[in-house]
Amino acid sequence: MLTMRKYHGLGNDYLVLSPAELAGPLGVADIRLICHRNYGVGSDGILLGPIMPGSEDFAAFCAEAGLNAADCAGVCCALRIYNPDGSEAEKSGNGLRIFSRWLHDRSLVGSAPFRLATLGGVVEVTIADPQQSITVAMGRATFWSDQIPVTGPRREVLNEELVLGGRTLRYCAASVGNPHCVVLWDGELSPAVAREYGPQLECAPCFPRRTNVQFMRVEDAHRVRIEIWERGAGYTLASGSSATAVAAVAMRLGYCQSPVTVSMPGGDLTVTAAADMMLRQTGPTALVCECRWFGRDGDQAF
Ligand SMILES: N[C@@H](CCC[C@H](N)C(=O)O)C(=O)O
Repeated sequence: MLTMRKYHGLGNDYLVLSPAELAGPLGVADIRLICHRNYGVGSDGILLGPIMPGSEDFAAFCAEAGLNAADCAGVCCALRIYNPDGSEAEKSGNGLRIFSRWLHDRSLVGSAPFRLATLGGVVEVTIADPQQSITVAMGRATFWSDQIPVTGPRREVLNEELVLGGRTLRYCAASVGNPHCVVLWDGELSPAVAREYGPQLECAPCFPRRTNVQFMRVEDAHRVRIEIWERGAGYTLASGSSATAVAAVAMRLGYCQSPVTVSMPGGDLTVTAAADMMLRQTGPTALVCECRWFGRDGDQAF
């Protein structure tokens, strides 16, 4: 039996699961079942942590993430981030706020800034108010094709075109630790837009590791609106790494200046860019419930 807590950030919900609770490895089938909204608990993903410094798992995690001892100096712990399809994500903005809130709820961190290791790099977190205001320094955005990755000659992927279903889409690609494709959308924004084009872009051959997809409308110099299709999760109400990537694109193209408020169906996130281009996202978290998982009950397929 596993005890886990469910939280959400602007309607983007995650289950936090401690490795200490697990009897064995968490397999793809387990993740899919736990996240399933009919056959499982239901969530946009699983956060597996804390993975504590000094443990074998932490050493293996750092090797996989390409983090050396200097990168990890002073790191509080690491976490793994799973999508509902069982794939593993390098980073998640809402996931990092939620995991930080979980650490805070257990008195493992306080109001002093602390660092967390992800497969997409080390981030710094500051909790001003666990419910209303958690800030994550997400890192710097890159638009370079080999770092996202996007196929083809090495270039910054800005204002490129892709034809889908007879419609020409203009997009930029970025990585903030995980990959994003930001479509510059001039028409009416709706969930239907994300549901129609999102799945095709997520798996387009030019994104060898698939991609998260956002459809962006610029409202003014400090506000954009987006609809989101997440890699491995599908349509979601909010996404912190998406908001960060979108703000980076809007600033890079000269449409916006810091701070940028990113409006999503689930609510707003504020993204700032410092002089050194460090991107920080600030937003809320909410505790939903604690539940006990009894594992597979019979041979249910879905
Ligand atoms: N919801 C997240 C993003 C989660 C990971 C993403 N689906 C991926 O595969 O990269 C967020 O808040 O950033």
